[in-house]
Amino acid sequence: MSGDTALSGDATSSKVGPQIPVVVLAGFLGSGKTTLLNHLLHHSGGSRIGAIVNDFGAIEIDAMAVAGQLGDSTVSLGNGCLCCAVDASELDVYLDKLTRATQDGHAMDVIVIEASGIAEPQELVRMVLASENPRIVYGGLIEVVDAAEFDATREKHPEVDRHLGIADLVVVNKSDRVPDAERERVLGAVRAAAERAAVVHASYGRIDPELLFDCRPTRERIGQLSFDDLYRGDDLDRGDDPHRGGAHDGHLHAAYESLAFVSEVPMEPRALMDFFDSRPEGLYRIKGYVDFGAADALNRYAVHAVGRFLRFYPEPWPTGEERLTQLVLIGAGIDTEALRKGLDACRSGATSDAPHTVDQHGMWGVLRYVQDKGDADEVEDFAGGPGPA
Ligand SMILES: Nc1nc2c(ncn2[C@@H]2O[C@H](COP(=O)(O)OP(=O)(O)OP(=O)(O)O)[C@@H](O)[C@H]2O)c(=O)[nH]1
Repeated sequence: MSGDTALSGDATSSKVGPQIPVVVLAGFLGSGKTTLLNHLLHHSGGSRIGAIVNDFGAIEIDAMAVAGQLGDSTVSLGNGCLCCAVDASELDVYLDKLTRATQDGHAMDVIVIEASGIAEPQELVRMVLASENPRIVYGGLIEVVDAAEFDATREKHPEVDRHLGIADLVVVNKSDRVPDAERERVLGAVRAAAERAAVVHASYGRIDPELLFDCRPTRERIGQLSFDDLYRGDDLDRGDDPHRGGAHDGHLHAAYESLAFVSEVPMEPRALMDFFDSRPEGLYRIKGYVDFGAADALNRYAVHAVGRFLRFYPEPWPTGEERLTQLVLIGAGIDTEALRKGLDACRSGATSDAPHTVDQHGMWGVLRYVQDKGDADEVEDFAGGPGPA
C-alpha cells in the first residue's frame, strides 16, 4: 500500500526524517494474511519491515532474520482481535516503538499491521490516521480474499463488501485453488464491490512488494531519491531478465507494466488532478514528485497512490535541486502510451498557445489530498461512497 515511503514527508516531517508508511493488512479468517506477510518479509529486498501481528508464532522468524529484522521490529499482541485489544493510544505506543527501532542505524521502511481475521479494518485505519506519531503516514488498506471461498464468505459475512469498499488494494489469494474461469469470475465480483481499489490475484500471497512500499534493494528510498531509483520501477515488466533475482524474481513482475514520466515544464494543477481523478482501474501505483511551478514555487509535492488512496506531501525544494516532475506509474493492463499523452497534456501551456498565467485557485484540488488530521474522519466517507481519494 502505501505505501511506500516514498511517501516521504511533508514540511513537518522533514524535522523528524521521512515518514514511515503504515499499511493495514486485513481479510477474513484463513484468507492468507500471514502467508502474504511472510512473503513480503522474504522478498523485502533489504527493506526493513516492522510488523504488528496478533500471532507472533505464525510469523517466520527465519524470514525476519533474512530481512534483517529481529529485535524491536515486531510487536505481538498475542490476544486475538487487534481492534478490540488496542485503543488508539495503545496503538501509538506500538507505533512509537517501531518507529524508533533501527537496524544498522536505519529506520523502518514500512510498518504492516496485520488485523486478526475478525477485526473491522475500518477501525484500525481510523486509528492509524488519528495517530499523533509524526513519523508515520497511513499507507493504505490491503484486503486479502480467498478466491475459493469468496461466495461462501460473502454469504456468511455480508460486511465483506464494506471491507472491499474501503480497501486500496485487494489481493484475491489462493488462485491456485480455482480454475481460471472461476478466478476471473471472482475477480469481476471483487472489482464490482471494490469500486476503485486495485485488484490483483495471487497464490500464497505472492504479490510484488513494490505495490506496497519502495523496496530498498540497491539505493535509497523515494523520499530522498534520485530519479534513477524511481526509474527502477520501469524494469518491472522485464521479468525475463535472468540477472534479476531476490525481490525481483521475474514471475512477480511479469504481469505489470510501468511508465516513467519526466517533465522540465511544471504541471498544471487542475489538469493533473483531472488526470489523477480519472485514472484507470488497473493503474494502482503512482509515486514520485510533482513541480507545480509558480502555483507553489516553494514546494515540490511528493505523490503517493496505492489503488484509490492518493496523497500529496508538500516539502520545500532542496537547495540546488533541479525542478522536475518525476513520476512512475505501475499497473496491470494499462495503456502506457495513453497515460503518457495524458500527462503530457497536463504540462503548463500544453493546451493553449497563450502565455501561461497562474490559476489562482488551481491548487485547491491538490490541497484536498494533502494529509491532515481531518483524514481520520474520512474513513466513514470511504465506507459510504467515494471519498476524496
Ligand atoms: N492453496 C493455497 N493455500 C494457501 C494460500 N495462501 C495461504 N494458504 C494456506 O491457507 C491457510 C491460512 O493461511 P494464513 O496465511 O494463515 O491465513 P490468515 O488470513 O493469516 O489466517 P487467520 O490469521 O487465521 O485469519 C494456511 O494453511 C496457508 O498455507 C494459497 O494461495 N493457496
